[in-house]
Amino acid sequence: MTTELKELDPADWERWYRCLNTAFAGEVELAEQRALWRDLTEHKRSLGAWDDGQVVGTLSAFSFRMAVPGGAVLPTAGLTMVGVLPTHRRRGLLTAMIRRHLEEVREGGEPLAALTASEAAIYGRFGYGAAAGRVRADIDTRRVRLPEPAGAEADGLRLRLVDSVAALPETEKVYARQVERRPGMLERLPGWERLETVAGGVGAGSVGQLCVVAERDGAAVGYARYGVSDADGTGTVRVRSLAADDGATELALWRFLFSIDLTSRVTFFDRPVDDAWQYAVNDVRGCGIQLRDNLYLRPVELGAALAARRYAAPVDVVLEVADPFCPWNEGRWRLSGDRAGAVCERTTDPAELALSVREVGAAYLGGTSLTGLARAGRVRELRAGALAPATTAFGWDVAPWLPHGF
Ligand SMILES: CC(=O)SCCNC(=O)CCNC(=O)[C@H](O)C(C)(C)COP(=O)(O)OP(=O)(O)OC[C@H]1O[C@@H](n2cnc3c(N)ncnc32)[C@H](O)[C@@H]1OP(=O)(O)O
Repeated sequence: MTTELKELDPADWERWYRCLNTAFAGEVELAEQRALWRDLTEHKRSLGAWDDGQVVGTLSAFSFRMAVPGGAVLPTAGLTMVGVLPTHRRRGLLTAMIRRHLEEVREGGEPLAALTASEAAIYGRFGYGAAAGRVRADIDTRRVRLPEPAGAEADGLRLRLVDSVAALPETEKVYARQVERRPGMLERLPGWERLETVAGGVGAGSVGQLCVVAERDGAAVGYARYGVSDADGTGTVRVRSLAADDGATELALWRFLFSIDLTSRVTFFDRPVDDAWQYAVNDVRGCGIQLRDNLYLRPVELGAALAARRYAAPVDVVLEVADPFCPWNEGRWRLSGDRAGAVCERTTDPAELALSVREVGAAYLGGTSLTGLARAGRVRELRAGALAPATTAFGWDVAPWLPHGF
């Protein structure tokens, strides 16, 4: 192949991005969205595959920091903007670009790599495991009700409609407080708060964003951003984001969204699988819930990644890990840890569980069961009795969730 991989020159961004759009079958996006992605592109982390003066392949990465179980926030390479022109597919271009990407991630000292996939079948071969799902819902609010708050839990809570952009300094503080509480959440990089307000942006569904802020004692303790379409009595409330410091505030915001005049539906497509509203509604079957894979995770420095999270129960287990794509991770690791800390080191002791790095990635944030993976033939228990305690330890109190696509 004569194709050459090169770092993206900012002057080439338009043609580079056009190649990406063409690979995605020419999907149309709003000018405001395009400008956002242009501004957020990290050129030094972007690759173009060039053939005879034409960009034929693209790949980029964002320098995220992701919360892991126990509250640590780890440098995480967010793989993004991957595309290969239809004329150049299935010749190994993606494989070559990802190989280079993961080597650079390792050199840069990021223990984790993450992505959201256009198709679920693409990235397992490169060691990315499905680590967190997302809930979509289409709720018939004429049928589905949220109960009124019991007792004094919502006392002192005031909801205020505010200008969505002007509210960002306040709402971003609320967002920041949520990050370490939920594995998979991303610290906000400069400029990424625009996702909250950009027209038709990631996680959108409607333009004309409205913002409601929940306050207690004059301070913001929660917010929701949403839009309303076809408000003719059967209109739809499209929720873009919702965050709250506590359950009472969270339910008060959902109650508000469920009861907007001239609407009869609430929709969203990206909420945590353990979101509280599902357990509070009177009729969960009227909520049109769909579960989908979302965040894919890959340990790039396996030992550092496993040592950085906390474990729900004490664990002491020897893992035999296969990682043909990043062979520096291959081999036997002893993982010992609990809720206070963890150590993960190479060992020559007999292995107790055998799995590939993809299964470690899937289980890493606590959202995928090692026992479930074992029943699917993807984890092998080499010492009887090793699997159950490891499964419990890898779990976590809060389901992992990626707050937005990228
Ligand atoms: C993180 C993100 O950005 S997700 C976005 C991914 N991009 C898209 O979906 C845009 C449309 N698709 C494309 O641009 C291309 O088809 C890509 C990027 C998905 C694949 O690029 P290619 O250069 O063809 O991949 P490459 O030739 O390296 O294939 C590697 C392997 O993956 C397999 N593969 C590639 N694409 C797919 C797919 N869509 N579904 C299943 N398997 C696939 C290939 O068959 C090959 O398998 P093999 O190793 O067993 O032979």
